[in-house]
Amino acid sequence: MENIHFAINNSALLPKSKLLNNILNGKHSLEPLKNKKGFLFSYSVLEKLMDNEAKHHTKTLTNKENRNIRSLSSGEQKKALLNYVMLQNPDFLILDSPFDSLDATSVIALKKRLVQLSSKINIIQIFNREEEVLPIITHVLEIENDKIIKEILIENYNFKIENFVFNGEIPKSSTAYKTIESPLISFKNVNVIYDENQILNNINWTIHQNEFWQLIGPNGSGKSTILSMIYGNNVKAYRQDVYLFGKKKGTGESVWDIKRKIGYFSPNILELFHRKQTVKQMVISGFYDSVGLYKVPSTLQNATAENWIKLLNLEIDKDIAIQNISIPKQRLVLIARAMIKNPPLLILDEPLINLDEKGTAIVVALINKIAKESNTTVLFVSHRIVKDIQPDFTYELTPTKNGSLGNVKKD
Ligand SMILES: Nc1ncnc2c1ncn2[C@@H]1O[C@H](COP(=O)(O)OP(=O)(O)OP(=O)(O)O)[C@@H](O)[C@H]1O
Repeated sequence: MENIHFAINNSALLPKSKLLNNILNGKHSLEPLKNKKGFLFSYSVLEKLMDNEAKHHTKTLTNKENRNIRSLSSGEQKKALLNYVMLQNPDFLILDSPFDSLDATSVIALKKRLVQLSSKINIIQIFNREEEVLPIITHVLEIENDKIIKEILIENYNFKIENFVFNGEIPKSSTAYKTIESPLISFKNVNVIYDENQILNNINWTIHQNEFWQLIGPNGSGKSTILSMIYGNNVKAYRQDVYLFGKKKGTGESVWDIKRKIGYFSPNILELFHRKQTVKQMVISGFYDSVGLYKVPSTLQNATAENWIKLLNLEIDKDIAIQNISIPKQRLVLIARAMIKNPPLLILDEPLINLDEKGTAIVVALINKIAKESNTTVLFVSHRIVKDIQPDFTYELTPTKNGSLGNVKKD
């Protein structure tokens, strides 16, 4: 039979969808997949295998290499997962957002490999953006209430984007910092070497108050390493010329003092956190730098949270558990949480991963609005170029065999 391959728009799946499991367990109406063995290729499967490797000191994914799977770049990890999955001899694969967190070169390599495999097996691809859809896809599955209701020929499927309107201006916080030491961040001739591999080569970068920066670079170029030197406790930052809020890192201010001045967003924040919290509690928790609310907020804090909720048109969702709202809405809530105290610096670490076109457009619009209407310095980090983001400057990392070089571009 001519191979039939399906795609599902991620935004059509419920937050706790069982559909993919049902398909894997044969509970579906898809004729070409009847009585066939499927396998899931997803970030959660990768996480589980990596956890098992760490717990049992095994090498399921990387038996030919000595390096720990966690220290590989996202592209290398996905390649290792695909090899592992294909060893199970599946008849079909469900690819859950396979290109998320991959840079352009890794996307091309993975796409090519998947297209090759599609001549032997059927594919179901969960996609976020039209540009990701594999050229071999023949049908888009329409989903309602976690069930497949229709198979639409790809040429008849409508990929449309709607506009989103914010309801007001970025709310001001009563706790906003009055004096902010300048420059906010300064790296002078910073070098990072891991296991004899040079990762960063002579990084020089200064960020001043009120600037909007984009940090961009392919997988493995050192973006997370730079962030961990600013926000985290990366020991590589000590004994080097890294200055945060006017002070040399490691000379006085604790990591907590530094974190208090930074609003931090990463899509993984929710994964670290299991208790149910409502949208509103999550927004307010940003005042306490906690993920979730454990204190009674003041009237003023409550009012500021209400202003954010109104701005984001989330009034009807405010008492719902954050796990039960859509992924784009979760991103808006977590960005509001990071921004609620109007911190001097807002770090947005890959806020667009796993979003469809509409979700990307909304989150990009919020980021541009924060940069324009607040005094907060925004540092937006991404492995891919995002066309509508409007930074003042871009810091680009370009890998070389002697570590990544940094280059400032005025946008
Ligand atoms: N603790 C570590 N030990 C050894 N190597 C490491 C360690 N942490 C990072 N690396 C290596 O440093 C390089 C840069 O990694 P980093 O995670 O900073 O890149 P990135 O640009 O954030 O990548 P991605 O877009 O894939 O998240 C990679 O080659 C990675 O394998």
